[in-house]
Amino acid sequence: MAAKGRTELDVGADGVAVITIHNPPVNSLSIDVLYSLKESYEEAFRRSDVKAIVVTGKGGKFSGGFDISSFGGLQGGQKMQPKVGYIAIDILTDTVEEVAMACHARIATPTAQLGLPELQLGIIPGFGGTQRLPRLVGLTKSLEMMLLSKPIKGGEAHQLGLVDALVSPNDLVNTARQWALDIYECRRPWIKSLYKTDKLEPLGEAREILKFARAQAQKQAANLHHPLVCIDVIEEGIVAGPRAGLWKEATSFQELLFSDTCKSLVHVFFSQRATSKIPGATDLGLMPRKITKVAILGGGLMGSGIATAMILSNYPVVLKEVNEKFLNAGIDRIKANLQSRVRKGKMTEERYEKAMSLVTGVLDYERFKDVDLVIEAVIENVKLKQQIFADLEKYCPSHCVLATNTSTIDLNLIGEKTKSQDRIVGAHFFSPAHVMPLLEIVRTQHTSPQVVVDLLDVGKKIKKTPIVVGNCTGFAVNRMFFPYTQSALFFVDLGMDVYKIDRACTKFGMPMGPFRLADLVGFGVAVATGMQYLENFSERVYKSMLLPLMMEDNRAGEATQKGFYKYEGKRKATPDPEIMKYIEKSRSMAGVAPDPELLKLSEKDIVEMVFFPVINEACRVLDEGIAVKASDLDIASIFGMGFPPYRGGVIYWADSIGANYIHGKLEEWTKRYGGFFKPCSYLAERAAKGIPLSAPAKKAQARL
Ligand SMILES: C[C@H](O)CC(=O)SCCNC(=O)CCNC(=O)[C@H](O)C(C)(C)COP(=O)(O)OP(=O)(O)OC[C@H]1O[C@@H](n2cnc3c(N)ncnc32)[C@H](O)[C@@H]1OP(=O)(O)O
Repeated sequence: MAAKGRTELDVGADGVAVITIHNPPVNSLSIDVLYSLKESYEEAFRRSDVKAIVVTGKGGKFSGGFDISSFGGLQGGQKMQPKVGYIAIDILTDTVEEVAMACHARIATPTAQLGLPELQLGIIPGFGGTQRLPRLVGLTKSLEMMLLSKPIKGGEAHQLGLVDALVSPNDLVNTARQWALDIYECRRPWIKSLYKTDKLEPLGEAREILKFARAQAQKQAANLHHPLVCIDVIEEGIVAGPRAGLWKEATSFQELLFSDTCKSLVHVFFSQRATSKIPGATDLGLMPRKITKVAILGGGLMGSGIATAMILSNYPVVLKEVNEKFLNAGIDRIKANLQSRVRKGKMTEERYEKAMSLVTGVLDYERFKDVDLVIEAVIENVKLKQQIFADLEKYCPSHCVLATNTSTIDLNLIGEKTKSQDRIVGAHFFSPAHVMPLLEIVRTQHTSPQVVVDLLDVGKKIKKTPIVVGNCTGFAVNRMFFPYTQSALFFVDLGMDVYKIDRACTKFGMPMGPFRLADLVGFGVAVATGMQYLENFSERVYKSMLLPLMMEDNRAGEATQKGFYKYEGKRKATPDPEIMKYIEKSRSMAGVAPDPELLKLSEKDIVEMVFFPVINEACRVLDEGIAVKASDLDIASIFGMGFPPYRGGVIYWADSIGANYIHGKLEEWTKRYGGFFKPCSYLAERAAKGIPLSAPAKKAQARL
């Protein structure tokens, strides 16, 4: 088999051996690279003309860390594993004295990203990272960098002492050469980071910091074990010395590599990167066109959020509203979005002023004549949208991408009154648009591949994870999400407790349960969306009266201070026994009696009852070709619904349980409770044949 990456040794007349890592695209450290690194080092040691060594990466990048794509092979046993500690201790500590952190000095550019992001993959930093980082930057900062998988830029790394000098990219290797010679000739100190102690807090203080970190880690993700392992490993190094820490790191790393959490998170890593690979669009050799100016119609919650996202990435924005009052309100919302960043220290006043200067408010289409992208974000009214798109066709240049932020309406209907169907596309943001990471790009059978490529590029620039989906009511994300609340409402009518359902879902790892979420979104939106589903998928909509009944008493969610919870002060939700009277009324209107069996259910059962209908709908979305691939739905569920990433996304999780089991449960509930739970044919077929839900479908994907 061909080697995956290599290193190259080049010894200069100055006696400096430059070892360059070659492994595109990010010079990841594959096993081949690591062995080759060892060989290059040994050769450099053998040669009498070598005084010092510089390690660098080919093509402007140092390294993206260990080769994540080899995890699968190691986990599945297809790849031979080096013995525990061989790489971290034998190669990197005892031979190389490590890449990067254990070198005697590090030179970087101001924009270089440095970090230990391993926890995002369900493992801990290996190769001595848990031992060296605390010794280089102190315990508190190193814990922040590791536990949050948060990289820092060259500038900060320099201030912290992780990097010894900052230089421009062209001067990197030459400066490093000189630095290495200076160390060799004793003009600069010879520092072994593994044995540094000056940055480490005194033992008592260190223990307090670690105790606090453990409490935080458990609070943030009670289901995750590996952050606690990371803290234990760091503690071992501080208490028993770095060599003991290295051993504990190596053995713990080995165990975590085989955990379900690691497998799920590696799946998420690659799936997230795969969402922008779209057959029939990104494989045609098209280059994205330059989008210089963007127009947004509607300054409401969505429009102002989208405008904020755009100006944060330096796009000049024309914001159109129908009158001065609405326009001012829209601009004020953008200001408030940015000011909240200033308050949190994420933005300077100067940057705030610059961002706001990119927004121009208008009441007509005069300034639309040179825009390259329009995003319509007005209320969900088909007639109004049709008129707007007819106007856009008239006032915008002929190359302009015409996008709509509709969350439910069929795009063909919106573009019906135009001849520009090829440049009409959905750009569905999630509220708050400047915060939520997902962008659902909707293409119809008419949308040109160029327009998809253009929008993918904008998505990347505004730092969103895109998923490209086909056209239908609710598209992919909302369609999958809808049964989450639906089944919860159904079981409440049947006697289950609202708060018990929410608790089971948050314990499972959702940021909030279906009822807390309904409060956040507002019942008005939830009911309006429900109407769209009723029109299009009536056979699987449960017509609960609970939300409309509560709305009659102006109990419509957080905005009205009351919903399923009471809200006093800052977003604190408290259960409210008063909701029982609405539940009883809703039950009697539905004509159902509480099912005593439901009261005996465990939290696991509740989670299944809420999520199996979600999986069922995700299967329909796949079957209809609305999503390109199953892993896109995993990403959509994580970034759009807050599904716990360490469970790998909705389909990945479903496959870990097995289609057969899910199908069996849905069948059982269909018999007991009716058609809402009826498994779709995609699920039934795969359950019967034992085919994973994520396996690609054979039939042509009609919608894309
Ligand atoms: C023992 C050790 O401690 C264990 C480890 O080191 S585990 C690995 C720890 N490293 C990481 O988690 C870093 C992961 N990578 C990243 O964060 C980012 O890729 C980066 C900051 C290095 C570069 O970001 P960016 O330039 O935006 O490129 P990005 O799109 O993410 O990646 C480019 C390609 O490289 C691949 N890639 C990135 N890092 C990789 C890695 N460590 N191994 C294998 N492939 C990798 C991506 O899958 C992508 O492939 P594709 O083009 O086929 O989709």
